[in-house]
Amino acid sequence: MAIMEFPKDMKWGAATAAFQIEGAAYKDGKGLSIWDTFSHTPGKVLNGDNGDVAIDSYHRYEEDIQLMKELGIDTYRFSVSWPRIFPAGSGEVNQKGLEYYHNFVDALLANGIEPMCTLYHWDLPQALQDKGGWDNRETVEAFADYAELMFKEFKGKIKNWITINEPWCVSFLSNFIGIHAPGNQDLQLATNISHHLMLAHGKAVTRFREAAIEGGIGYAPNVEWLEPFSNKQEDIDACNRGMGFLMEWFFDPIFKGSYPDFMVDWFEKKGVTLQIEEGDMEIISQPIDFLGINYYTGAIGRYKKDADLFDLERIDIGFEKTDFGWFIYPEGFYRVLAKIKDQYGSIPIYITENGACYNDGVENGRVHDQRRIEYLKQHLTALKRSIDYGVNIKGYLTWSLLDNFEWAEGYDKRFGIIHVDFNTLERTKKDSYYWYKQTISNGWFDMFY
Ligand SMILES: CCOCCOc1ccc(-c2cn(C[C@@H]3NC[C@@H](O)[C@H]3O)nn2)cc1
Repeated sequence: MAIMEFPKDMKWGAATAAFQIEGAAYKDGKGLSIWDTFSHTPGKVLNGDNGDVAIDSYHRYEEDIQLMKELGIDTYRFSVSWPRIFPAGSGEVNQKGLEYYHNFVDALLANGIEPMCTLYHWDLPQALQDKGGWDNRETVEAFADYAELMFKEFKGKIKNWITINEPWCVSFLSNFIGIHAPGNQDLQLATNISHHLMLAHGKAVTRFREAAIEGGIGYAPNVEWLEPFSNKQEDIDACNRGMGFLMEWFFDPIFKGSYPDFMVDWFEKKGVTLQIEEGDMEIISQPIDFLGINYYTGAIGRYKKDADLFDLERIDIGFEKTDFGWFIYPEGFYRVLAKIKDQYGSIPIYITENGACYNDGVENGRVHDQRRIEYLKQHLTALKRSIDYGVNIKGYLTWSLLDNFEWAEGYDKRFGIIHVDFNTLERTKKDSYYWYKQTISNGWFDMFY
């Protein structure tokens, strides 16, 4: 045997998000979110899919928690639907929403599973969007109020809190590229929103400290690795800009108290300016307890004028791809984690999302997703390399526990280690579930099995 072994104290887990799994979109007083609106807007989501039912975890969470318990995970990352708590985004609290999450969290704890709660995983209350959404600083205050209520309501039950999931997706993917809700295509707007998300994060951390909550708080940016095609400076610079879009732009404000000059300068060349108000950066840059990292893919990049916003072209040199069409690049996982350590020090890191889209179906009650097992082995090997490099890894949570609503791809893209029949909602453990269960139990895996 050639085993790949992990620290005995490393936490193992799995992740999901409210809008992607809950369903019950109009039940028990929940308000509309921008993803309810977006997914019901023709042409926005593949096959016209929406989150009305999703995989009905709102009603099936007890079954799902038994699957988690059998899996043997230490921690489960989920998100709270903000409009379930504040149907109008602020003001009146929906007690049935709080009751739902208390029952859910109590069931996790009763089964020995530590909850890791994401406060914002993209489902902004539509009522706030109607008043400008994240472009409006009132939304920032509303988020801080929502966060404070959740901290106090779940004091002693939830100890690990994540403020914002993938601020790059919330700002630029959703308001510049435009394929996610609310679907704007305006770089200045997206940049304003990116700053307001950082401010919202900082204000939530402030409320967390003021409430003296036991536990820790962080955020979960998504990152990718871009390897320069050559050692020509233009290729290196193009890759640094492409990576800076996800990393330095969303890391430097928090860890260094300022935006990266090379990105600010580039945005100014594109006619975009940052609207920072007095005191913003001090709020944003207060210390956090851990960093969540979401990693899926990377690419080889080179300079090409006007190929994209950063004069960056991603090229296909034959890397295998997942069923999402993303390159499989485990070396990039190690490289990006090493870069984070080199640039930002030894902040505790949880891998809050890593996984692959493979659409294998059920055959005789089984799902043979060997490609997902290989993806996980390769990326866990890269993770172990990063640990040996000194990266302060505290946990690994795979995306995702269950097949679910994959945003603009609807139900066409499966990331789960548990298969869900989207018609019958039947859950089927995939081969990767059994492999992950054994890996968690051992704390290692056999590289050649
Ligand atoms: C046409 C141009 O396209 C530009 C890139 O377009 C995308 C699309 C999608 C993603 C994307 C999807 N995911 C997985 C989710 N992470 C959070 C969780 O909710 C998962 O469902 N991460 N990143 C990135 C970039």
